[in-house]
Amino acid sequence: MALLTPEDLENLSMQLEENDEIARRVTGLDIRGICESLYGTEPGSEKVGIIPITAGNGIIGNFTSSLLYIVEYFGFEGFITEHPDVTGYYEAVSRGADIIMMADDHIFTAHNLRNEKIVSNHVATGVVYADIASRFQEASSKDILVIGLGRVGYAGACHLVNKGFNVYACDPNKEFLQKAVDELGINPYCSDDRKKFSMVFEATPNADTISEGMIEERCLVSTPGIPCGLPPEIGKKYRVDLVMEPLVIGVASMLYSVI
Ligand SMILES: NCCC[C@@H](N)C(=O)NCCCC[C@H](N)C(=O)O
Repeated sequence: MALLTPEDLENLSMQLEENDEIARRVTGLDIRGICESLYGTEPGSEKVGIIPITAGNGIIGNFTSSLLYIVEYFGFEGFITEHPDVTGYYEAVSRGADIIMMADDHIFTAHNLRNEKIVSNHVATGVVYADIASRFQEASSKDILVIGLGRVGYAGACHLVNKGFNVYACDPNKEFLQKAVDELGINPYCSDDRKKFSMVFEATPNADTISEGMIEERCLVSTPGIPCGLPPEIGKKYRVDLVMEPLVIGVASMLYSVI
């Protein structure tokens, strides 16, 4: 999994506004509306404790401050603990946090201490980005393409199968693909298939995973992937709408899924 860099998190408010506007235009809902519809929840007065974690590669500049911005944008009360790690955990609970958010290099989690709900960023991000792709109002059918079946892609594909979409998926890892075929009943897709899609959910850590043969004239690509899987020239040529940003939408999904 590629780790975020402080540069990824620059001008987060502009990235949020841009993606909110695109989401509203192509799905009819903004990010808040999509999360409310997805989980049937609305923020109450939950207090979110954000704990810096020094494990592994350590603290990522402006990661916790970005989380605080996102928590407050979506109407929660939040604070960043003064201390990291175990001391920070003790501080967050002592300060009355209802929800704890923290991340090491492998898992980024939100845990609601009151209702005991817990979620990983992988699952919450996969579900919300897949859901966004599936809400494309100009979609030509219920066919949807999922590129990447790792922890994020698999969660998104599972959500789309449960929503009743015709899910086609690909992954260079044949074991990942076979697992999704066996467990989710998805249709394996390879790029030399002639089939084109108007909805694409891309969940890989690679660039240029989307090729011309995959997409219809009007198409929505939804991806949390860094770098972006959609080549800019293809995006322009096919008038593709792209919902993509590094952190906000996945964190919003985490919060709405544990309240
Ligand atoms: N969609 C978001 C995915 C984030 C994930 N790829 C990552 O960089 N995780 C590492 C976060 C490390 C945070 C650090 N321990 C801190 O607390 O500052």
